[in-house]
Amino acid sequence: ACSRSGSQNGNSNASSSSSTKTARVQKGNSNNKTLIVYFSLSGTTKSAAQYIQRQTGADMVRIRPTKAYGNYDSAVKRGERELRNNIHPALATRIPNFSKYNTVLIGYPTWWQRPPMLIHTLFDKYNFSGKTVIPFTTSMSTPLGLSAKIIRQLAQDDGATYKQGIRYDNNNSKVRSWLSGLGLEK
Ligand SMILES: Cc1cc2nc3c(=O)[nH]c(=O)nc-3n(C[C@H](O)[C@H](O)[C@H](O)COP(=O)(O)O)c2cc1C
Repeated sequence: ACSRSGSQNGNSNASSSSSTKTARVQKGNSNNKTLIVYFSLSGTTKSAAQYIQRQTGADMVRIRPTKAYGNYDSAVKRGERELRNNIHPALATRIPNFSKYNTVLIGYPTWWQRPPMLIHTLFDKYNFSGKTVIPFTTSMSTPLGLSAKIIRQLAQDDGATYKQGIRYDNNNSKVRSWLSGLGLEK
């Protein structure tokens, strides 16, 4: 995949030294106070995010690291190093109007039973204070509980309210009842 693709709106002049790009927010059609932010290496979490967007009508944005993880093997190598050394990889995506959302659903693939370190960067860069944070993940088998503890901590450290998330496993009726329990179903 081409990590350089994406929207080029905004000030993309040649002398710009920053590789941060303002993301194109995929506008939801009925819930402009809720934002779905997700990271996905191989597309599974992207599908989950897209399903959640259809059910909620929320806005949605995909975040990417400045340097792409590449294939599975290179992601494993680099991800392991980031985890071991508590590296928060640079975020290429600038999320517009972040402050207008009161609920943020954060989606990620589970890596070593945790959120990828890029999610830590997200909390470094954005102020979640006063917002409600709700995680969702995809994984081969690891349940949400382990990685969600970290999201909960990040949220609380930032002054946000944490609400129970879900591990998306294509069980759409489970997802719908979770969303309706949160009051987010459109
Ligand atoms: C670096 C790395 C670490 C992973 N660690 C776990 C894990 O601890 N538990 C698990 O069930 N799956 C693990 N997986 C599998 C992914 O969580 C799973 O394939 C996920 O759905 C991928 O989502 P994506 O396509 O959005 O990247 C790992 C995958 C990668 C690349």
